[in-house]
Amino acid sequence: MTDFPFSIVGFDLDGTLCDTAADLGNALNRTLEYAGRQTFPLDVVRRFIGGGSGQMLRNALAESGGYDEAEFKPLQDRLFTYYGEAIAVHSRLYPGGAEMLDALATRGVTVAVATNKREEFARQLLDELGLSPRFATIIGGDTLGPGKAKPAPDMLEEMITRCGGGRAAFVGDTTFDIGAARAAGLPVVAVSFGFHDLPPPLLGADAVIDHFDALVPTLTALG
Ligand SMILES: O=C(O)COP(=O)(O)O
Ligand SMILES: [Mg+2]
Repeated sequence: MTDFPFSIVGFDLDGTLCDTAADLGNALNRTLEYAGRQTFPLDVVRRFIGGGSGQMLRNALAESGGYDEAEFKPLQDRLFTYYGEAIAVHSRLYPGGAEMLDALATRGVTVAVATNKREEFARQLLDELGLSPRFATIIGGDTLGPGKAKPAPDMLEEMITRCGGGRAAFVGDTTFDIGAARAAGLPVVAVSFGFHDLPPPLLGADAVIDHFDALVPTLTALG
């Protein structure tokens, strides 16, 4: 036992645990090229990420001339194929991530992932990076069915149940994460290095960290 105030810490994946923008961007741009659309630089792709990869494609199609549903579905299938082929070429934990996960493990904390990414991709990415065994559960944006992805509270409530109950906090990078944590009544820390859709101080988190070194002390202070 330690005096760390949380027994469960949940993490968003894209833009929080891992910088996945380059691999997501490559799959997206291959799809847009196939569709005869303009492609987007990484700093624009980052703004499209947060609501899941299907939503990322919708955002890109909307910004490159619009689309209709009949066009969307086959392009989404193509995006998923491209992404699954090259999901962990560039994607890595953000600096200090492994040490931070070790520090939480040392304190007996159960860690989990709650991502709007499709569960199969979250698992594939974490498997390819050798990280899956660290997490008690991995919940994706499609795991609980339509309408349950972040910012709804359901994924975080499910995470706590799967982790056996206890005091939980969440860590994320976008309004989807802060909204879900608020809806579930959890303290939430934002990471300033993510793909944030608002400037980090405006996300409404309880704290903002610039490096994973700061997570354990920040959560300790929030407790
Ligand atoms: O892939 C996305 O768009 C969102 O994924 P995240 O919830 O892990 O940020
Ligand atoms: Mg994210």
